Amino acid sequence: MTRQTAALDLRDVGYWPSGRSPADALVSAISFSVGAGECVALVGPNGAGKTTLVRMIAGLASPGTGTIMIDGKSISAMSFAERARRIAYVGQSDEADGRLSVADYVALGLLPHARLFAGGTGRDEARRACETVGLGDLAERRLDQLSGGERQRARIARAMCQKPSLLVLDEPTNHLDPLARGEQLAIVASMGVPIVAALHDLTLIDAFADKVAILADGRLRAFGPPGETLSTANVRDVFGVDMHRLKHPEHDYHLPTLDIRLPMPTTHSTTPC
Ligand SMILES: Nc1ncnc2c1ncn2[C@@H]1O[C@H](COP(=O)(O)OP(=O)(O)OP(=O)(O)O)[C@@H](O)[C@H]1O
Repeated sequence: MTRQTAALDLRDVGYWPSGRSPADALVSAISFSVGAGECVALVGPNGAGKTTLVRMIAGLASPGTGTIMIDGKSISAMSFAERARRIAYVGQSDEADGRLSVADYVALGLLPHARLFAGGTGRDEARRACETVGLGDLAERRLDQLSGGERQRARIARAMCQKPSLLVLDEPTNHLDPLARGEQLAIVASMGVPIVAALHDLTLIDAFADKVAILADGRLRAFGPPGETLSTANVRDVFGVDMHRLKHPEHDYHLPTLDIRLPMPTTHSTTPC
């Protein structure tokens, strides 16, 4: 029986900063596969190694051990241009020139396909992507005149223009209001390409992800469908909070809910000693 080639395949991936040793690895022994069109949410507490891992998957850092393959080809064997055509990365920030118009910034996604200056088609594509993410009215505004959430939408639109075969997202819901979080995740999921997204909001994952990779202390703790991996026991163990799936009061489905209680503030006595 022939084994189908995964859209994305990580085998024994590890990373440590340059000048350090494998004993200082930030992530170690990570192996999982992503099928065509699958969305994978990468979750874990602060410092678990999510950004380190997504940067390697995006080809922005090289693994110290192991291999990362896209459609059976190692990322390290791809030229810079091929990587740019195949992988779209939406990081937590970028260095784009704030004087660019939103439409011109979004059109940068076309650059790896050398269609940026091809005339009207590229600009039409960029404008359509702006409209899809809800920036149609702001397409001619300068990038540095956008709010944090609008800028995040522009990054997603640029990635759409890139027409990648793999989409890698690092905290794509940062800066977005509750409604926009769901909307933007639905937009990227509808692109039909495999997605790896580092996400903090565990309550969005049931609706968005086919699989979840839980990372803790640089190690893969669980990988599989959300209903199995985000169990009450796993979430409590890894995040130290309780997650419940509560029945919707009116509809016949369950909503993931986190039981987060704020510690009581310390009261300072105002009575003079
Ligand atoms: N260049 C570096 N040198 C040494 N340690 C680093 C370096 N970059 C990151 N780290 C450490 O590696 C660990 C993983 O960082 P990473 O940014 O991958 O975590 P994360 O899961 O994305 O965290 P967060 O949820 O806070 O964004 C952290 O403890 C961080 O301090």
